[in-house]
Amino acid sequence: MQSVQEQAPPTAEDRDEIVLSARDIKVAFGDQVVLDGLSLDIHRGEILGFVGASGAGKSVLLRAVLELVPKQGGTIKLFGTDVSEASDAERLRIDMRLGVLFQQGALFSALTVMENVQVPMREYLDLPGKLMDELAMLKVELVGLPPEAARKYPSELSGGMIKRAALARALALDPDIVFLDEPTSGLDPISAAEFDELVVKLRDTMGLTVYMVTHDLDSLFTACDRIAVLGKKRVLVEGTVDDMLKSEEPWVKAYFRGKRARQLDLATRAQP
Ligand SMILES: Nc1ncnc2c1ncn2[C@@H]1O[C@H](COP(=O)(O)OP(=O)(O)OP(=O)(O)O)[C@@H](O)[C@H]1O
Repeated sequence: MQSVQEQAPPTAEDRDEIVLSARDIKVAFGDQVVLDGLSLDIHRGEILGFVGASGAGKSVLLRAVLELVPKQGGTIKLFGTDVSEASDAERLRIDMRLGVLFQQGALFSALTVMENVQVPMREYLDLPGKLMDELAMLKVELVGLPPEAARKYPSELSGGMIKRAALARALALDPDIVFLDEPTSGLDPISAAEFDELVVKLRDTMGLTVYMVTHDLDSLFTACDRIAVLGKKRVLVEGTVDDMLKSEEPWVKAYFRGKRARQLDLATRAQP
């Protein structure tokens, strides 16, 4: 397994590599069609922010990418391999290159932080206990938690620490891409900003690719390289923050130039 220290930051050429490619995705639950004709690419080393109205289907897309819900149509390729056609061995190799932080952190409450971080290691790797302890401590340190946090249970941690611990677990196998589902929800603005800084630092130092579902305008403006907006069951608009600020699509306009955005003094960026 490659250690964090050995990984290089992404070069311009790396960024040409498409890590995740979704084409013409359709997902329905009975009569309710949630996604239809959705296409999206994520490049290596990019932080993509994924937004959309509540209930639009952001989590459903994430679950479809991870094959946790079935899709009725379309193709999802991870690292160039069509996940539906991958052999068990290919699927295992792909799974080992993914890290996921679900909403609410979803740590196991009966396990300490260190044991939580070791869950993916136990599932996918066969390592001696001492080495797993050392690797888990490296992850704890990497996400900015104090060493003593490793022995604590989730109930003994603050909301910000839980998010960091969940991120440490998502990074347990040194993934190439992490999927973060509303990572800063429930955090105070300072903790949220620190979390965003951490994500950018990990991208810069490890070359991590980040897919971040978020409602947090601060995260979108400060951490994300590109934003994709989910609406009408597909990706309605995608581009940079400046593209969002220029968009005349009603939902995008209301979201990025509405009252909340004005309070953050972001809408001034929309002026030519
Ligand atoms: N397993 C499921 N079975 C049936 N319907 C589902 C299932 N999962 C999601 N849905 C429905 O799909 C729609 C999209 O849900 P989803 O959780 O993806 O929204 P979202 O965009 O992530 O919303 P939010 O921003 O509020 O988290 C909702 O109408 C939801 O009820």
